[in-house]
Amino acid sequence: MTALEPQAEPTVIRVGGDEGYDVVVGRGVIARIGDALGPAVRKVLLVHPATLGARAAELRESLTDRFEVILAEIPDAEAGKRVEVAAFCWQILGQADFTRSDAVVGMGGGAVTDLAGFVAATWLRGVRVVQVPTTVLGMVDAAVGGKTGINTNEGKNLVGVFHAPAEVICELDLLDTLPKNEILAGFAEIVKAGFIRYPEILDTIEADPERATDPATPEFRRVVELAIRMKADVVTEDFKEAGLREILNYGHTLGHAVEHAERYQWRHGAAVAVGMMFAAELGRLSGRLSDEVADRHRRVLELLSLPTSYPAGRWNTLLATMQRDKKSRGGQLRFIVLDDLAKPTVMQAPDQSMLFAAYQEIGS
Ligand SMILES: NC(=O)c1ccc[n+]([C@@H]2O[C@H](COP(=O)([O-])OP(=O)(O)OC[C@H]3O[C@@H](n4cnc5c(N)ncnc54)[C@H](O)[C@@H]3O)[C@@H](O)[C@H]2O)c1
Ligand SMILES: O=C(O)C(=O)C[C@@H](O)[C@H](O)[C@H](O)COP(=O)(O)O
Ligand SMILES: [Zn+2]
Repeated sequence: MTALEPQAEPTVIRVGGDEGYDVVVGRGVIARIGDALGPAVRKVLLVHPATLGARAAELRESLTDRFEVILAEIPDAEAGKRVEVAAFCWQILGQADFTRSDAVVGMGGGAVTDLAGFVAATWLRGVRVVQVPTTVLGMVDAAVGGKTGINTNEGKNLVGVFHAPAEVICELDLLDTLPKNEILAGFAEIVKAGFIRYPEILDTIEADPERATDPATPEFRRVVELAIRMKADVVTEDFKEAGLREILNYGHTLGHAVEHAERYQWRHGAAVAVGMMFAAELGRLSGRLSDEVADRHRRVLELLSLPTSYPAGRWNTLLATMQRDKKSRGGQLRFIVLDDLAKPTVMQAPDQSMLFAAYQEIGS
């Protein structure tokens, strides 16, 4: 079978390391969830947003012969990534006497899997979590790497824990109800994977963006799986972000500051798209990155209708928020930039004037 023939079989991508686990991609793979939870689990907290209420109820129904399943509906999107929401889940777990051999399931987009993972990581200092991402972004990135977290008033993901899931189940049928703008937002992280590791992703999007972003096509499945593979390989090597894993933050230093400035009304993927434009300009201005690769960022992101600029007057606000980025060391900013396609590297403490100049290049 060639890579771009329709694929009926599930794909299993292994994340290695001390607590290795599988990421399973396909249609019908949700049926694996009972086995993924495992024989020791009796009680399951199924965390989901209102948009997936019917799907969560169906899933509970399918599991009731083996488990006692409690549904926890949480606020949608970033409103769910708050300590009050984690406390709401902890309360349910406490009142239902969840023990260390019980489990949490996160069913939703990246916001839900981040929160559910965080609840699982903190309940009794860590219980099993199975992630069921229901957005493209969740499947290719958020649910994959065991990074969990919540936001605080000061910034994005400032509180969190590394906690490996027992399994990640990417049920492609769940994407049937996902709006096109959410599919495109998820593609920002797929484009990230294209620039930092697999340029084939960029070629596929440029060749036919409609087919690449249509969950029914083999092209879609191919780019999704490449992005998952990239993340799985990086996480296998550096689960706790001692070094290599920082490359997954390409576009995120400015991107997270944009999300914060926009009070989380921008999609994460949209903010990361602007952040990658900024990182590309930093690469170009510092003489590392060719015009060709820098310009390719705009071309690919525009094909996906993702934003490539941000209001020029917001620099001071963004700079202040970026100081709290997790890659900062001793008050010095660090950015992931490219030396070339698939050659990410860290730029240490760039000159303020270069940062400002790069921002002017993407200013609207
Ligand atoms: N932990 C990580 O490594 C990691 C990686 C990337 C992103 N993230 C986080 O993920 C979050 C973004 O995730 P996201 O883009 O999935 O956003 P999201 O979780 O906010 O979901 C986007 C929207 O899609 C809706 N939705 C989800 N699944 C649906 C479906 N199947 N059908 C219809 N509607 C559906 C949700 O209700 C929501 O309104 C951010 O908080 C970001 O910080 C984390
Ligand atoms: O998995 C990682 O590592 C990433 O950086 C992936 C990012 O896409 C993701 O948005 C992550 O949540 C950002 O992490 P943070 O440590 O900068 O909060
Ligand atoms: Zn991200």
